[in-house]
Amino acid sequence: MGLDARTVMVMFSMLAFMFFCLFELAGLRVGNIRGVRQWAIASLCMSLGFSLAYFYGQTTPGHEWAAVIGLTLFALGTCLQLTGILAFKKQAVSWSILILFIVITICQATWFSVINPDTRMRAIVNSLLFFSVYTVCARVLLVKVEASQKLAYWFTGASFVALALLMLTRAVVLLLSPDAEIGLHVNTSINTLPFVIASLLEFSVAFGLLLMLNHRLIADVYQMASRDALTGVLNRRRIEEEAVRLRARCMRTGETLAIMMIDIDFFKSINDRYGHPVGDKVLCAVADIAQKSIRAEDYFARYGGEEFCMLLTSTNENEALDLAERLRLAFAEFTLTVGKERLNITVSIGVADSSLIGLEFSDLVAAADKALYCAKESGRNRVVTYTEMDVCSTS
Ligand SMILES: Nc1nc2c(ncn2[C@@H]2O[C@H](COP(=O)(O)OP(=O)(O)OP(=O)(O)O)[C@@H](O)[C@H]2O)c(=O)[nH]1
Repeated sequence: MGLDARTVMVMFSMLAFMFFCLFELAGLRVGNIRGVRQWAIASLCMSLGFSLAYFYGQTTPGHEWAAVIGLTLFALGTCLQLTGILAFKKQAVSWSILILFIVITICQATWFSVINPDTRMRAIVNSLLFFSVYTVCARVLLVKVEASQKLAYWFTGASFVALALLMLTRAVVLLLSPDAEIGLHVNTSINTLPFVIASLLEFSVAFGLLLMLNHRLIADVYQMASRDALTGVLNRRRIEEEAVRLRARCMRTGETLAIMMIDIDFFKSINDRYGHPVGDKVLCAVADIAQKSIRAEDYFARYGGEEFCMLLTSTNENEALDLAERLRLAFAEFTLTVGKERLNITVSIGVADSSLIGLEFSDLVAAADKALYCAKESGRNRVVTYTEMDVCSTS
């Protein structure tokens, strides 16, 4: 191989420094996403570690300490990559294990570089130590991954798997190689090839971490754009999107889609009497109770003001009526304590399904809204279905 190990180290050191700058810049705009700063410092440690390793094997006195400090910085950088990933995934960090890893790295590097120099053993032990950390990084990335970010996690995890395998292979090859081929700066393929591949894989890891950040930001923006800021349930925009998807599904399968429009009774008087903050609490409580009552395949959203909308898949009007009645009773039983007063609320609910109206969302909303209006006109705190609206004087 034409490349010499020192040149590869300089290249890797510069590359790692560029990643440090990149992560620092990326970290400026990530809000409350954690871990990016640690990836930046990890890249800086690796950059410095490789610059120091460059001096090992030179004739300058104390050059062997360059290997010890360089390796320690590289181990610190790898640990910071791991803690950054854990922080990014909001998982706890086991500091004692990481400190132990760094202490073992320092001890073995000092022993095999300064006290009892043995390049082969140092390289084998290092390879095995880094194999273990890379394996842990891969495991953290490949287990329990949010569906929306799978691709980025798998890409980064696969890069760590490749790094771990590289380290394991290196340890085995070093064990079997003749003495003449071993040495940090000996230009044999045992040295240069793993350094070149490791540099490329570290590049791939950095790319993967940035991809994870990118996917997380997109997921957060999508979450913000599809949720109601006050109650946290879906917003009108998102339920309209889901309705288009459900329409296509129901047309294909022939399922019936039911809709429920829920409106809090005399909500204005709650605001007027207790103030807007209490009104907000009522909205949150209503959203919470309704959200908990639906199945995973149903959708519940704040449609606007104090009106909520529920889409129930594979459900007809009668089945939706049963759920609506249970909900109405649950709301009537709910009490909010405001100072010394106990505040009770009631809701009116309009129900419709697609068998009479069709699957167009705007038509379903209009039908359920008519039924809701009828429920309000008939005295509130009641459920009215679209088909029984003839009981309503104003229908
Ligand atoms: N606290 C709070 N109030 C809101 C919010 N959005 C809308 N409102 C209030 O909701 C009230 C809706 O009042 P109306 O449409 O008259 O309805 P209502 O008083 O519930 O009367 P009925 O629906 O006929 O029983 C208005 O006073 C709005 O200011 C919100 O996010 N927070």
